Amino acid sequence: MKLVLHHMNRYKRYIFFNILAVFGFAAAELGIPTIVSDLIDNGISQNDTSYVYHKAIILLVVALLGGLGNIVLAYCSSRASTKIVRDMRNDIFRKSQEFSHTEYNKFGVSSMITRTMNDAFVLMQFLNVIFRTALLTPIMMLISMFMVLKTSVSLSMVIGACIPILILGIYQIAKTSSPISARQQKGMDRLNRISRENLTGVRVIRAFCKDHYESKRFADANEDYAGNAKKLFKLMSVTQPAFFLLLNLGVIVVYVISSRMINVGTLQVGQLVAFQEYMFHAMFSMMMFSTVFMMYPRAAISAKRIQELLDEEPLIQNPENPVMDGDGSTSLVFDHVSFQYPDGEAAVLQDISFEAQVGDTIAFIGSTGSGKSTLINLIPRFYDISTGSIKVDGVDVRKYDLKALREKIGFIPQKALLFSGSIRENIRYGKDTASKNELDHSTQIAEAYDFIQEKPKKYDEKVVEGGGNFSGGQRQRLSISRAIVRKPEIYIFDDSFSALDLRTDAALRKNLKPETKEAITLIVAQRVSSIIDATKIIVMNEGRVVGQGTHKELLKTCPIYREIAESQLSKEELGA
Ligand SMILES: Nc1ncnc2c1ncn2[C@@H]1O[C@H](COP(=O)(O)OP(=O)(O)OP(=O)(O)O)[C@@H](O)[C@H]1O
Repeated sequence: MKLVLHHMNRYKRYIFFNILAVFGFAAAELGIPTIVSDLIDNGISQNDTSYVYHKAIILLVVALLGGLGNIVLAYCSSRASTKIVRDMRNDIFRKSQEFSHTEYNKFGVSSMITRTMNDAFVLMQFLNVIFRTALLTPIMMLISMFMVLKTSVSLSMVIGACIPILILGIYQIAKTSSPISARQQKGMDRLNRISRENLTGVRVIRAFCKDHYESKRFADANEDYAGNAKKLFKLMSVTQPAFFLLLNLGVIVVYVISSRMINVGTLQVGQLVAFQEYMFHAMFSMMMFSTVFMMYPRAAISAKRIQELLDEEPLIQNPENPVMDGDGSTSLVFDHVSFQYPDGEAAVLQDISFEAQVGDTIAFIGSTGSGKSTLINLIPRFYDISTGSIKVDGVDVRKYDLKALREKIGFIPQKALLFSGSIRENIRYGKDTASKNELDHSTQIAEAYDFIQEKPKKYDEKVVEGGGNFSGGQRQRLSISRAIVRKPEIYIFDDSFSALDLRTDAALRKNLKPETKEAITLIVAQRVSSIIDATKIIVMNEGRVVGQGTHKELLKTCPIYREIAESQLSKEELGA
């Protein structure tokens, strides 16, 4: 409710016309039976042709006004519901951009997609029905009941008997459908997750011949979803015929009673026609209202899921008085940093301290899971540290304006990610205004220039979703170009050379040297040959620094480093 009201505020105009249309439509629909009754009893029965014509014209005008009201009502309802849900989707998207990795892990990407698309769609359908019926049906119901009573109190008893049955039915349906709807929406999350994993992991699935396993996994989830949908459909399919049966039974009873009343002269034919019309309106409005009740549980669950996303406070927030720049230096200091993932059980990093100044290349090496990626993720504040401090240019990263901090950093993640679009758009992701010269320069340094020039459309060559039309090494080089073009103060390469052949790796590192003279370069690497020239190599093991120094120093002082180096380098290289 809060969610809808908040978003409805912006569309008061549609709501206003919606209300006007409701009153216009209701007045017309409820006026028609009285005019018809009058036309029959005082026109047709009295053989008064001019009276019949006169009432027929009034009937036509009222029917046209009713039709117009209905059109305006449909127009305003659909405009308001689609616009409100469009805004909600935009808000969810904006909110999800503020989320830190923690919130992404908490909700799961698939569930976030289901909430943005599926739940929003459910809500849109519900709002459309609400705008059309929420005001109209009670008005129609109350006035119809009043007119029914006015026409004949004894005939009204028939409707009076039907109402408790209807209310009980509506309540029971809402109660039964609510938990099924909740299970269905969760089922949609699961279906989305499995689809997503299948589409992104199609090569692994084929390579491991797991097609059948995955098909079964999907079929089970699909069956579960379909099972819940079937239950809901069954409920709906029984409901409508039951309501119509009740309505028709009422009509039969009315006919039986009214025939006697007409015989004894206590009821006229025109009054009976009007009574029937009003009774139909009353019962039909009640049925429409019951549709709202049946849709409500599912819409409420969808709204709750959307609200959960919108209410989530990102763990990483901009400080109240953010610092926009550092002390003018280019430096990075880790001071006794420890870190535990919000959902983790133990500290992943413990007591990490090191410093880097302008021109330095700091390399991180160590066994898998030793915390290298975690460590570098703390610099752009993807996560906040548990204890200690990280300073960039003399200022604690938690004091910076997030955008200002992240603009200082050129981050090249472990998995090179490209966006659908063109090569140019992908590189300009690093700097919107990058000129042709800047594009050429960054791609030359990243050893991407040659393969781009070989493409028929060069920088305008299309990049498909996930960069699937480029090789792993090409994707890495494009994502390196993207970071270089923004000329950051701190380069972070998270194992970003792993897909490059040794020649390209060496050439790229050589190109980077002059480019990063005025910056700090952090490299997470598995290959010792990639970091042999680093100013400082930090050796990590189980979340701790177990050695710091140059390649030569570490060979002498750090057994773990020596072991890694010996497993990768020849005796000559080790001796060099
Ligand atoms: N989001 C997360 N939540 C909880 N624990 C995590 C999360 N990400 C990583 N970890 C854990 O943190 C530890 C360090 O992981 P990290 O990815 O930093 O290691 P790494 O040294 O970069 O490994 P690799 O060389 O394999 O990339 C691992 O034990 C891992 O299981």
